[in-house]
Amino acid sequence: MTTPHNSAIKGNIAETVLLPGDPLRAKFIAENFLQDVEQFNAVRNMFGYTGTYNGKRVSVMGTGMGCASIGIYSYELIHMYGVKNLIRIGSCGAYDENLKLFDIVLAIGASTDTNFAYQYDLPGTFSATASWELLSNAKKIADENGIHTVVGNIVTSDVFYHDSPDDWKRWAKMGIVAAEMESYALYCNASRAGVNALTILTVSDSIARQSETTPEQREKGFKDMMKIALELA
Ligand SMILES: O=P(O)(O)O[C@H]1O[C@H](CO)[C@@H](O)[C@H]1O
Ligand SMILES: O=c1cc[nH]c(=O)[nH]1
Repeated sequence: MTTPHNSAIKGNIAETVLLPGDPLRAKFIAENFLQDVEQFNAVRNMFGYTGTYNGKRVSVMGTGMGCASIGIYSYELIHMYGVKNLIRIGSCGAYDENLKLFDIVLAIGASTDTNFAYQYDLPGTFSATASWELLSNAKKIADENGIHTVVGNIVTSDVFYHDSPDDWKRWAKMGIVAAEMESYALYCNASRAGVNALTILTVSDSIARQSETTPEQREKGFKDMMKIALELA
């Protein structure tokens, strides 16, 4: 069965999927790190590929930007394609001034300004958290490969260009280390379905330090993050 957004049929997609926001980052990973690659999706140019990494079957697919977009793709991967491990590999803006460009964050939790969890009609606020199994294994892989990582709480925002430029400082006061735009929805979908999710982020810019990487570096330059995710898969 295909979906309105994915032309794969069941079986085309591995149980573990790497999920960059940028579909061209997915293409780059497939072309440079996977063997025996088959493309399973190009609907809306949201490229998806399955191949092998060190003999393990793994898929990689773009999610687009924002909770609405990853909400659709991750829901379909879980419920229509049987995916069990969803590993987001994204870029983020650092709120913690100790984080430098290209540092890697393992998101133990995601706070949010989004309304994604309204659909569950909960009698309170949902704390979106990573799979402990994926998180602890990712940390171990990073340490064994000498890759510095920071485990921290992030914020998933609907907004990239904030009207109030200092809002980030209020999140930083709560210990939020970085911002991005998808993990809250990913963690919600995974928790609701009882599958595993983890977000790994590379610092693409620092709001605290006023520095940033180029678009090309964001597409192709985050190789340590890719290595952790591929080893984890
Ligand atoms: O690099 P990706 O994975 O797209 O992640 C970050 O980059 C985009 C904004 O530039 C948002 O999607 C944000 O979450
Ligand atoms: O500042 C940033 C950088 C990457 N992604 C975001 O959502 N925000």
